Amino acid sequence: MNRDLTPARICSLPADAFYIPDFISEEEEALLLQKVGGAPRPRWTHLSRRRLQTWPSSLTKSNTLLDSSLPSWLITPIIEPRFHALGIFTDSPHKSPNHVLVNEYRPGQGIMPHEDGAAYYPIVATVSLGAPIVLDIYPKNDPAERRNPQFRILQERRSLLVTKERLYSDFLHGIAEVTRDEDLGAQSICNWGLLGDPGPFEVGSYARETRTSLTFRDVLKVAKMGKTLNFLGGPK
Ligand SMILES: O=C(O)CCC(=O)C(=O)O
Ligand SMILES: [Fe+2]
Repeated sequence: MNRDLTPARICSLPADAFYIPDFISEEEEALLLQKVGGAPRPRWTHLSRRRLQTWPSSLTKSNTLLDSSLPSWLITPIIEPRFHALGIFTDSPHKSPNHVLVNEYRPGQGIMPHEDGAAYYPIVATVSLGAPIVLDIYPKNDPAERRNPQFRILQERRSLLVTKERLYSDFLHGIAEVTRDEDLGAQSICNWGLLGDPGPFEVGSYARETRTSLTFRDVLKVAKMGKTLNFLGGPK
């Protein structure tokens, strides 16, 4: 599987991660940002260091997704045809993502080192919009190391990053709360050789601008609406 992803493999990482620059066009990026920005205000959850949209809905307390489809702007062209053509979710239970978190980070914002946990099949496919950002990868069982990431992945705008398996389960990931990503270069950025255009980063730093991520996932537990209706005493 994932034959077509092979050239995109980030070889210096211990387990599977893939990086594809220019995964979407500038027009597609503009349309996606318009859709995210045009979502009704209550769609946003305001967190202290970023804001978040959850599509099609938040998971229940037992990490269950109430079955409903993603909006079409999150399906075409990213999932269908591109993810399917690359076979990204072929091994996951629903063969396709059923849940998308949209995170928006202004300069100085980020996300603490964390793992995405057992609600999802261990694959995350992230499309970056608006501006580049560095994703830090930390060893999971070594709190002393957490101030120094073990790996750093530079995500250009319009790129795709796929992280899976051991990178998903044995490491933490986070985004530093900084106004400028520093220490950029071939030595410190593990996907440097895969960047679409390293030019803007060759000076070694890059000022943050608002960056939005679409993270596509497959939630393992899905409650079918039919069953929910039965449970509520609705028609069988
Ligand atoms: O914005 C990103 O690229 C990472 C987001 C993330 O880690 C999450 O939502 O769990
Ligand atoms: Fe995460």
